[in-house]
Amino acid sequence: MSTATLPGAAQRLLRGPVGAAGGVMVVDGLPEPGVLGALTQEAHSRYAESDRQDVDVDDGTAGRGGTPARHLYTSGGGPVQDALYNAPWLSDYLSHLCGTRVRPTGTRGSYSYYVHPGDHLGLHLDIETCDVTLISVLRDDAGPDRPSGGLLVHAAHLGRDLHEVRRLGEVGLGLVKAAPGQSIVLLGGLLPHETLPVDPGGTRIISALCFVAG
Ligand SMILES: O=C(O)CCC(=O)C(=O)O
Ligand SMILES: [Fe+2]
Repeated sequence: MSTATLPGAAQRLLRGPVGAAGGVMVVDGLPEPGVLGALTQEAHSRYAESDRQDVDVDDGTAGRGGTPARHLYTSGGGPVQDALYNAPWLSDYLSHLCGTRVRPTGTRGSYSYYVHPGDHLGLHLDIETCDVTLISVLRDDAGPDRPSGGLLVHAAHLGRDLHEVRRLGEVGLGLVKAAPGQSIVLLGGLLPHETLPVDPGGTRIISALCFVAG
């Protein structure tokens, strides 16, 4: 599959600053300290109602969505995350970084909890409503120097499907680690990615927000 066949919004994303940087960028100071604290509190309080996701083997999907292998807990967001998600400045900021207009998909965001040793999220492309995914790290007990819970991006396969990634194997990988107070801006529908298994005691909690490109 050539990237020349991708739709216009995808082409614009690839040509924007995040696309030019390889499809992923770590930004500092987002969320700002007060919001980070409130989001972390909300994530902890939503954990009681989270769902366990246990999938040992993926369904072999080539494109976006599908059923990636995974072991983790997820929950819906809450009012603190909703306020961040719907803040016009956030869409403006991400639009600027991505080089094309993006907006919230309209649904709520979510929290993900990698808690047990080995919890991870396997290779995938994000669902159709997540052209741009904002992953804010709220907690990472493993710390910044360990691969535990890191985002592994298949940079050599930006704009390509997962069949190619599986066929060509582990080439052109990049490991992205962000700390609490930082966020990962990811072209989640274009850059194949996975979350590495967490170490024992390496609990990692993120806020995930999905944006569509116009
Ligand atoms: O854990 C992460 O950093 C990424 C999570 C992710 O890719 C997703 O939720 O789709
Ligand atoms: Fe993802």
